[in-house]
Amino acid sequence: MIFNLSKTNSIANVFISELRDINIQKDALRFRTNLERVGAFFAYEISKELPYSDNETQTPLGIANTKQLSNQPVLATILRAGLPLHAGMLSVFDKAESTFITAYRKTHKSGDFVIEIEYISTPDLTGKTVIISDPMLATGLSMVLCCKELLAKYKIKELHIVAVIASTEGIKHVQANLPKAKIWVGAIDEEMTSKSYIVPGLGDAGDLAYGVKI
Ligand SMILES: O=P(O)(O)OC[C@H]1O[C@H](OP(=O)(O)OP(=O)(O)O)[C@H](O)[C@@H]1O
Ligand SMILES: O=c1cc[nH]c(=O)[nH]1
Ligand SMILES: [Mg+2]
Repeated sequence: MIFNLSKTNSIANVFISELRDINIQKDALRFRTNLERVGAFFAYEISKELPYSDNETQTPLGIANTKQLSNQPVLATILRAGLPLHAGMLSVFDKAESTFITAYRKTHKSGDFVIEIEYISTPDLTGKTVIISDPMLATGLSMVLCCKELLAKYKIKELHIVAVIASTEGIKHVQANLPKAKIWVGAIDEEMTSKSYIVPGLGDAGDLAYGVKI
């Protein structure tokens, strides 16, 4: 299953256009805030797929029939660029626990790169709905490696993958390796550069949010 925000007209697409805009990107605070806002929209869309139980809530004037999430999801993200997206999702799923993973592209002199995972900090994910977010799904190598690490350690009940901008290749890589995962994207771009940057994409999300990495 792929859900694509850009298929429906909404303000979310305006925030994504700002994330892509080379002039608006100069404002790193706005870049991070737009990632947070898009994260909140993804959380809202995903919330429609989760199970709820009936509840009764005491108001000052009586008892209202209300709904509660049956289970809290766990929100996972990939550092660095995932942090603002995760913060936005956490503002909606505000009782969720979090998983943090460091994954980065280690580039060789030849220009080839491998994905390195150095650190995973997580609660127990057994039986949990896990929502993992990262702004960019380029080759899909980082996302698939991170998910496989988590799936190897825990029997996860349901996996949702969130990316603001995905490449067609990245989506195919995820579908081939994680066929049961539900994929949520803001937009899908067809091309990538020879260094596996999405075109038109938005550039380097981590650098735009937090400064150019040396
Ligand atoms: O789909 P892939 O080809 O694996 O590329 C996507 C990854 O690249 C970016 O992170 P990056 O490695 O630039 O690290 P950063 O977040 O520290 O900038 C992005 O946030 C993803 O994690
Ligand atoms: O286009 C891309 C690819 C990887 N990482 C990014 O930040 N952007
Ligand atoms: Mg990254």
